[in-house]
Amino acid sequence: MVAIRLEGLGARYGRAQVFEGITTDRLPGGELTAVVGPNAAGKSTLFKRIASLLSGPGTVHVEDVRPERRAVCYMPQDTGANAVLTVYESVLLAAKQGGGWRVAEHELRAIDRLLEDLRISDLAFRDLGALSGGQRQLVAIAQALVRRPEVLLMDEPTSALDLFRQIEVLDFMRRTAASEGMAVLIALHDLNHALRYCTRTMVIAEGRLVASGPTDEVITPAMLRDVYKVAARVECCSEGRPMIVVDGTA
Ligand SMILES: Nc1ncnc2c1ncn2[C@@H]1O[C@H](COP(=O)(O)OP(=O)(O)OP(=O)(O)O)[C@@H](O)[C@H]1O
Repeated sequence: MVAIRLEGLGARYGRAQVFEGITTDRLPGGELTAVVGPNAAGKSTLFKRIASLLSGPGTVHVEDVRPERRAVCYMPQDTGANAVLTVYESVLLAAKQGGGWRVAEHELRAIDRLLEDLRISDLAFRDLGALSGGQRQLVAIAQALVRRPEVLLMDEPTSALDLFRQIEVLDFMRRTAASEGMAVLIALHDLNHALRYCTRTMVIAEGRLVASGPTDEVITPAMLRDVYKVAARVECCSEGRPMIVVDGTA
């Protein structure tokens, strides 16, 4: 199964350094890893650096990529829709990106299934430009998944979704990561989502990786105080799941 490992990764825009020296253990396929940190910490920049959209020091190791699979796919935070395409056309284009233009029956069936799984089949023949922000975000998830990457980098994929859809999508991503053996890194602001869905969590702050490991060991009152400047507790809900209770600013 695929695994991704970062070694001494750094990034800068011009003379402004965003982060340096980011090194991780192996992040294995089949699991979700949360990438968290305050605004402007560098989460999107880290994803761009991993996807080689930015150059910089350090190495991204992606091991055991299956020959027929794409190694890394980046789903950006901003899912603008300038192209005059229907939802179905846009997902089909994403599937064929970088490959031949012949379309096999099984590829069309895979797109149908994906739209059904994300419950957006009813949008298939709507123009992208006529969708709501949340609908566009669901289409962007379909465009990313149809490429069947080994490593998927999702930049705040649920930021425009209502509560029901957030839970539905993160549940779906967890199941898909497990069934496809895909390593999924998700930038999140909702740390309760990280606690609930992500096996591991990486915390970026002040230009470096300040914590990385099993989510329940990383998301602690001390981290919330030091990184997010909030006084908070991690308590178990009535169903035994950990959740964050924020008391105020630290
Ligand atoms: N294209 C760019 N040119 C110059 N600086 C940039 C560019 N993109 C981002 N930055 C800067 O790099 C830093 C990190 O930005 P980044 O978008 O990676 O943070 P983030 O953790 O994803 O933030 P947020 O949680 O607010 O989305 C910020 O200071 C930002 O202003």
